[in-house]
Amino acid sequence: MDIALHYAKKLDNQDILNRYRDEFYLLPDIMYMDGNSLGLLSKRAELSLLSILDSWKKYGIDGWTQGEHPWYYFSETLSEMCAPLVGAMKEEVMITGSTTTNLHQLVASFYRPEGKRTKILVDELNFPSDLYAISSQLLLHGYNPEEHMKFVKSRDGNTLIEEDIIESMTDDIALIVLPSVLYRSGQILNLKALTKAAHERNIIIGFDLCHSIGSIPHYVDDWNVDFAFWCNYKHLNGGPGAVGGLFVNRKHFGQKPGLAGWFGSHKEKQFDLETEMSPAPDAGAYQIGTPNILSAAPLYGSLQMFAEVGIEAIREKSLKLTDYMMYLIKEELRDFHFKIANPVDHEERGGHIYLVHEEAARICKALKEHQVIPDFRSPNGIRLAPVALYNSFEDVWNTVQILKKIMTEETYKKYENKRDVVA
Ligand SMILES: Cc1ncc(COP(=O)(O)O)c(C=O)c1O
Ligand SMILES: Nc1c(O)cccc1C(=O)C[C@H](N)C(=O)O
Repeated sequence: MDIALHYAKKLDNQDILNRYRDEFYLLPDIMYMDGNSLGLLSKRAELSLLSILDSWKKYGIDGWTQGEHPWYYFSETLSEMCAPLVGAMKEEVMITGSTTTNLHQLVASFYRPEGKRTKILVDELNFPSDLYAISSQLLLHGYNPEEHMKFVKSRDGNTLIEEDIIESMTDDIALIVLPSVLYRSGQILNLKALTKAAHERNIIIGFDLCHSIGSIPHYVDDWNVDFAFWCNYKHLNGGPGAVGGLFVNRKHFGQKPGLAGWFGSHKEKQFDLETEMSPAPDAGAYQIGTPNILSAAPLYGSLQMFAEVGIEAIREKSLKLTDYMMYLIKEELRDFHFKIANPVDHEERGGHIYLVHEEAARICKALKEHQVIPDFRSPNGIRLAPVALYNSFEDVWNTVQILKKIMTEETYKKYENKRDVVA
């Protein structure tokens, strides 16, 4: 590798995904490094949203069965497109709800405390919404979360050790919920090994795929994962608040979902409107109410690109981008006390870089003023996500140069070292 700009340009020339940049509305003159929080709008996503609006305009209520994407089958259409990204059959995937509501649904369905097995195993680094949801589910069961939510602790504050997780799978655990990729450090957990260990101990296990979906391949069927859930607005570019997704392993089909609603019905029975529900035979049963069609619409266009490119090619470029970024950070920022706190090994590194620095909050503010969009994660982290479909190696080069300038000129000292409202 080389620190010169011409090397970044050479990498861009060799990049087979470079042409996808034109598919997106890139922010002019901005290095957008936040696609792991909210992915950018693509032209195809915009078109699919417009097409759905057009059906509403032309058909009114009949848009459920007419138009380019009849709404009544739209969730199933998207689920089929998403299934290869999780490594599951189309029947096992459902595009529905949100990350947090899907987690509620799955805990309501798979948490079956019995005898001494009453606890839910989580980790202290997971995104707090998951912990809040699980805690409230324990309360609904009449359990005190302080006693019944067991935390795997991090030794370094950024990552988890597989043996520590497995050691915590004791015989009082009824359910395990862990992330696939940690939202701060970007560490990938070994889903296959953790699922095997959980099953050897007769524990049901599910994963939050928010930070891995659309960024790294998954093989949840081969790994025999029980369930998973995710959002579609980060790497999958579905738009703010896009409808989320869930996976239920087919071995659990037939079991009653914890939270029922009429959209979980068998599609041919739903409009019989009977008092007794006839659930869908597959993951469709985990839907609750009317799908948010307008918040699902952009996903159609976006997922077309993932089908075209393939998740393996995306992962390959993503690793090249983060390898290059780490190289430049080491070369160019060595005097400025940044700690690269994401794992370095490819097997353990997700789609973003995580820099720890005492002044992280105000460095992020300075970056934003200087055409780089990172995000700050409390207490002292800077996340930088160069995304395979729309970021270039030149974006990475520019980002590191701007960071170097901010540090050299100490521009960041103009700001208060405190987070803004969102990041
Ligand atoms: C890992 C993880 N889990 C859960 C959530 C919450 O998702 P939502 O607000 O879509 O329910 C997020 C992000 O907001 C996340 O990153
Ligand atoms: N869901 C978000 C939102 O509604 C506003 C701003 C950011 C988000 C995020 O997704 C944050 C993200 N889960 C994270 O990993 O930090």
